[in-house]
Amino acid sequence: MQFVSTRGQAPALGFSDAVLTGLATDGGLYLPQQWPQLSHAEIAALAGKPYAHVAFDIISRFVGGDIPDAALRRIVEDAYATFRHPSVTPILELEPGHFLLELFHGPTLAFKDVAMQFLSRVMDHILAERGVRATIIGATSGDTGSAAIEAFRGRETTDIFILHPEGRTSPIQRLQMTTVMDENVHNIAIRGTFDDCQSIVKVLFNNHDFRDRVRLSGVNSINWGRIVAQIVYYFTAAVSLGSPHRKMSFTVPTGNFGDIFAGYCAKRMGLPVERLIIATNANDILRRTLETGRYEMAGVTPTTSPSMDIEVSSNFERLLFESAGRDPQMLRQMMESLKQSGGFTLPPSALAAIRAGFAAGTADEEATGRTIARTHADAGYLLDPHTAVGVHVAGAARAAQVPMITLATAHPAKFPAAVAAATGIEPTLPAWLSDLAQRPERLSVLDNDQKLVEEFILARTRA
Ligand SMILES: Cc1ncc(COP(=O)(O)O)c(C=O)c1O
Ligand SMILES: N[C@@H](CCOP(=O)(O)O)C(=O)O
Repeated sequence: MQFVSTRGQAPALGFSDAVLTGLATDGGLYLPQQWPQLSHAEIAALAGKPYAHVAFDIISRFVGGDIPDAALRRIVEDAYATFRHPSVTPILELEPGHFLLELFHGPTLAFKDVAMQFLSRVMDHILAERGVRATIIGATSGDTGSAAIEAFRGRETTDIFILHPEGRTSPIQRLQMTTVMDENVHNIAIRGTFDDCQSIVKVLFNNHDFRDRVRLSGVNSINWGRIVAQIVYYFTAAVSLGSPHRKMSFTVPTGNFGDIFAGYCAKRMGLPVERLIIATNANDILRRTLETGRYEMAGVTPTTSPSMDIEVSSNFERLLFESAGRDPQMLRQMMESLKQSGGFTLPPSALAAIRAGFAAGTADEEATGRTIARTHADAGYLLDPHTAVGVHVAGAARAAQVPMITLATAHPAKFPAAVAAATGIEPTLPAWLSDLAQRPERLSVLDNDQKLVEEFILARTRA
């Protein structure tokens, strides 16, 4: 199995190299050259299997022999043993025909753990085999950072540098990152937005001298190793409700487009998916794009679902590549226009292809709060604000006969202020995090300047 860059000017790589490389050297994102296919019989056979078994089945189709089966099996078993629910990603019926896929039973209470617990072990395995170290960099609006730090803390093969926008995460998200004292963990608060953090990460990847010097690797969903692990729960959820004999729709609270793109991958691999619904908060660039055919930046507004306060939705590039006939030149033009003028127009055929498989909706702050309150009153269930965006949008998008699965992407206790404002109930953190606010913090605050981050990393990395 080889992976190709969306921009067509970087070498095709095998699984291990694609995972270590993160962002392609031409600035593009890696995608498999072909989509592995599962027959209906193979999908049906996944029903009732343990999560780690399904994870091995799906992920091994992309690994192409780069990692021996026994090692890959051990990696997925260890990764999913860190989850506190026996099903790893359980599903429950919120109202007739509308299901919640709970993705927050991992160590940091957000869906990012599902991929990050896998990715850290895979990277560790590859680096140890090669006898080298790597410098990991990541940008976070809150959840990726805490999940990555938890997954990589104390690992001998890596130093990890996480950039978050100063003051724009929830206090608990910040504490989950900044109270980790392992020597290989470095937190940087950037005076800017998440998009600024993500832009610094991409600029550093495009600085080839720096990248080679520190052996730079990434943990954002620009890394194929993240997406591949997120494909798995689309299969487990769908088969638990009767796939492949029934079609499902999924609603996904969306920011960087990684999670919903994993659903698209599952569909390309043969899972019968009716529709993928993009749920955005007030930062609704993706909904506007589907409506108008123009991706146009308008500025980021802080919301109660801060992890989705994103305008440069990285993985949309992967969908554009697929929908525009895998034409790297077209992708380069669109991405150049985004960089130069803050927008681009989708080719009509790509827009039509996207509209055929996706729909989009928005929950503003009022609708988000109302959904948290109503779901608590009607079902006795506390939604986190990101999941509430999904539940609101799913409500409007649901069609009779087709089950709707909304991805519950975070535990409500990560966002107690928003939940309390809507319901009067402050959700409590689980025991292993209950003293979080009493733990000492360590972080460095830097201006939004890529040079400062580069110097910071050079002074501290051991790669
Ligand atoms: C809780 C939560 N929900 C939804 C999202 C959006 O996911 P994605 O960036 O993959 O679109 C994020 C951040 O990524 C998140 O942390
Ligand atoms: N919402 C994310 C932003 C980064 O997304 P990623 O999936 O590309 O890592 C976060 O919580 O940090």
